[in-house]
Amino acid sequence: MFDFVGFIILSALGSFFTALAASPKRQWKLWSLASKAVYAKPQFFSAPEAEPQSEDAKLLKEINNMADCHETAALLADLIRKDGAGCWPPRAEHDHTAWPAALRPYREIYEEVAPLLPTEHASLDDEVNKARITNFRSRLQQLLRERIDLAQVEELLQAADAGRWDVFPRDTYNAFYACVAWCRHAYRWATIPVVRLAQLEKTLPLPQELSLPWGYLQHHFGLSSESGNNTSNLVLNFTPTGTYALQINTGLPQRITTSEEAFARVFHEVEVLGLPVYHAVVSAVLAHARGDVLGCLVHARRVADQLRPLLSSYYDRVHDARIARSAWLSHVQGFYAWGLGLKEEEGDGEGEGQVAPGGKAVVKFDGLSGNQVLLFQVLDAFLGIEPYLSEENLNRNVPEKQRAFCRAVERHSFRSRLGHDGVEGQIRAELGEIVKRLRLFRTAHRSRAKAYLSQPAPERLPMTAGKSLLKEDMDQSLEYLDEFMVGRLAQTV
Ligand code: HEM
Repeated sequence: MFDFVGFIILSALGSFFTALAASPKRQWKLWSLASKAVYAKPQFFSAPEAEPQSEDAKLLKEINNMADCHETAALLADLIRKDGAGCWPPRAEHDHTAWPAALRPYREIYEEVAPLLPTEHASLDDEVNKARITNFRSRLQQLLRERIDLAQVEELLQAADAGRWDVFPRDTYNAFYACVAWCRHAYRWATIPVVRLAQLEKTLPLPQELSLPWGYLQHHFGLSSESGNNTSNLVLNFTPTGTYALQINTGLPQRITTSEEAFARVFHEVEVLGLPVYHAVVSAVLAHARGDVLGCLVHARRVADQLRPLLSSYYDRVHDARIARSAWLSHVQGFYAWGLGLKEEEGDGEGEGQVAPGGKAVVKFDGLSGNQVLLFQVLDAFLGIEPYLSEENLNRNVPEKQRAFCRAVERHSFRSRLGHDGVEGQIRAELGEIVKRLRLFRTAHRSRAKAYLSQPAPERLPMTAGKSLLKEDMDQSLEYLDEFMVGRLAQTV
């Protein structure tokens, strides 16, 4: 009896292992990525093929599969696995009850100070604004001093640096980055709408509880700016289920709060819809490298096709009905600016560094801009169009792994090497279609941006978040900004 049962069991096990050994290598990889990237815990005994899989999960697996085959795929997989915490857009765990105890007060402090930051109508009186700024900063500083145990926070950040993602999971790390970035911008402006008095500040010492973690976080993401960036303040400002996490205009009328959220959502959604584009870009590059022109054509067409819904996310949201012009400049844009210097040792400050009294150079950092959005940098690189941002600005504001991915796509851009006939001619035409869609976006963006920036904001000086203080009057400032946009349009060929 035992022999017979044993025989049955052994035969079943034998056929199981034979089937496993005979299965293509790809299946193994899919399995391992599913456990790494998609599920919280490895599920070695459930066959992923038997479970319903989202489109994104499939794309993530395929990107991981391609990682061994091409450096663009390897760098994209690395970006997703590490900075994305296994997902794209990057996953941020904003439920602070799941954070390590030492970090939770940051989120609680956000909740406490957020309602004190905005006001519906800004005062034009410097004295009134000075009092608001001082009160807000004092309150935030006091809460940080009272509730944060900086030594414990540093221990956690050091653990993450040492790769201890078990004690400080990457999705928590991402949400913490967003939370500290929010607190820093709140401290920097101290009242929303942003007012002239704060704009004129040249340097501002930040509380230690905000500067110490920032050093670690920025080092981790490979960035040098004192300001937040598109990733820290916008893309990471959503929960895994897509809820907007950290608000600027808590308690103000709906016209303002919905405009703020709709604006942030464009940046998040661009990355949601960006994943299939990155997948198609990497697939096209890989197919080209293998001499598979037909495959390359299919993937280039996918990039072009996917741009339509993606850019619609911008066209459908960036207009007055969704993002009220009357709210955006005063209540949304200012928060994302920075425009402050950091004192550095003499000689360290390159470029615009001015020598401050005491022989120190001051380097001015700008804040966020759409020009930091990964998608547009990838598309430009794929098409062989030179980067929009200078190396210095890239290093300050675009995370290192995003930069590395873009540089690899740029290195492998094949557009200039394509022939004009046959399948290569067809690929060329598809890339031409991408150029056409990008030109359309840049043309629309130019006029929409102007409409938003031309709104009255008497409480402040002309400024964009990405370029800080501008010329004295708005007309001259708009002309100056238009030059960047016209210049980029001319390069988009
Ligand atoms: C009302 C909202 C917006 C305004 C007023 C605005 C304004 C500007 C301005 C003035 C520039 C040129 C100066 C600079 O580089 O910073 C710029 C560049 C740029 N913006 Fe925006 N922006 C807005 C929203 C967006 C959104 C939602 C996106 C994309 C999701 C975006 C993507 C870009 C890109 C990619 C650039 C770099 C130039 C280019 O590639 O064409 N912007 N924006």
